[in-house]
Amino acid sequence: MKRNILVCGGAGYIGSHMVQLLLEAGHDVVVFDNLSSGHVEAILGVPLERGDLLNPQDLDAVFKKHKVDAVIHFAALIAVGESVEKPDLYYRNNVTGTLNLLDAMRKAGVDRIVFSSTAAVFGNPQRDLIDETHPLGPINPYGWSKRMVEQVLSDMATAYGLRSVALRYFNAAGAHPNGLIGEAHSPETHLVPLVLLTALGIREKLSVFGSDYETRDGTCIRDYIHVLDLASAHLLALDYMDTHEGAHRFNLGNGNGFTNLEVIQTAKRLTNRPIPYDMAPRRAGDSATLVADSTRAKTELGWKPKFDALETIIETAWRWHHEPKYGPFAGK
Ligand SMILES: NC(=O)c1ccc[n+]([C@@H]2O[C@H](COP(=O)([O-])OP(=O)(O)OC[C@H]3O[C@@H](n4cnc5c(N)ncnc54)[C@H](O)[C@@H]3O)[C@@H](O)[C@H]2O)c1
Ligand SMILES: O=c1ccn([C@@H]2O[C@H](COP(=O)(O)OP(=O)(O)O[C@H]3O[C@H](CO)[C@H](O)[C@H](O)[C@H]3O)[C@@H](O)[C@H]2O)c(=O)[nH]1
Repeated sequence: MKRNILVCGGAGYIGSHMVQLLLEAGHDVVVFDNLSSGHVEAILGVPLERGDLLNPQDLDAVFKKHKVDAVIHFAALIAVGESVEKPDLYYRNNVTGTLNLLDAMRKAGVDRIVFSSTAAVFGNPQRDLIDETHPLGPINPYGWSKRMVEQVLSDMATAYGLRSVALRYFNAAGAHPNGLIGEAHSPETHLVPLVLLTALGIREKLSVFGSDYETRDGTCIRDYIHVLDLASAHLLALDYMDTHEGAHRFNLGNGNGFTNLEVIQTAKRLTNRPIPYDMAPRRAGDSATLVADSTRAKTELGWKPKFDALETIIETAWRWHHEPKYGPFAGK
């Protein structure tokens, strides 16, 4: 079924891949973004409404101008470390901003939203694989901001009949295989792009944060998930809300954890370049291990990741970083 989708944060890394997939699936798309970290070049030819979640009038104007069947909401501040230093900034943008969006949706009679949540809602895990029954316990303001929005969505389902799907991504990485869009954060804080920027010599050296975690080599373990596999889960979530009332939550990862050193070794092999690194102190707010059990997304949504090997994820990211079309390193 063809839908009219408003993508908040659609000019960002994951949002721009979502926009591409929505267009390929035949949907009509409008992007709402303040371009604080997004790139207009990532959504060329797509209608962009430039505005801020913190300005309710910007949101009202979008819903007045466009017919919207459902919202996919990526817009947020995303750096765990920064959220520890500036919690107010994170709560305002991620929680107040989302409340403004939900108010505008309600005024406009739009009752469906897919929300970008995160593995950070779990904090320090109590089991090797994290499914949806795992207790919630964020350990940084970023994770708390997402946890709070998940609660708001549940309460608004009860109060107003809002339908929602919160997708908890583990570590998003990789890029569209066409090489035209990819991750272009500035500053970059994520491991995979930093490793590749080091392979390119754009960064002199990588610092590995923490070598004394209780893991097989002392460095943190993460579950990397390809950005297009994340996007495909959102398409399925739109269908799911047709037949399911209420607020739903799904964990999205590949179920395989890799240590930070294993990521560096894999990238070294694939790029055939040296990747110098040193061991540095732990970064505030990091969990030792975060690996998903995504059985529920597979059985209930029918989700089937296509780019699940770490090699494929890093290869597609490498294609992009080697020749980025926009962002801080384009043309360098
Ligand atoms: N990247 C990951 O590994 C990861 C993991 C888990 C969850 N997430 C979540 O996925 C979502 C997208 O992440 P991303 O990596 O694409 O981030 P991103 O920074 O590339 O994209 C976020 C987009 O939202 C926009 N934005 C931010 N605040 C806004 C505001 N107040 N008003 C309007 N637009 C605003 C930015 O300009 C940007 O285009 C975020 O909600 C993030 O928390 C990301
Ligand atoms: O220069 C660096 C950067 C990162 N790391 C390490 O690499 C691992 C992964 O870090 P990322 O910053 O790439 O990703 P996070 O796991 O911190 O966070 C990501 O996943 C989270 C969910 O767990 C959030 O959703 C968040 O938005 C998203 O950035 C961590 O152990 C981190 O300490 C380094 O060693 N050196």
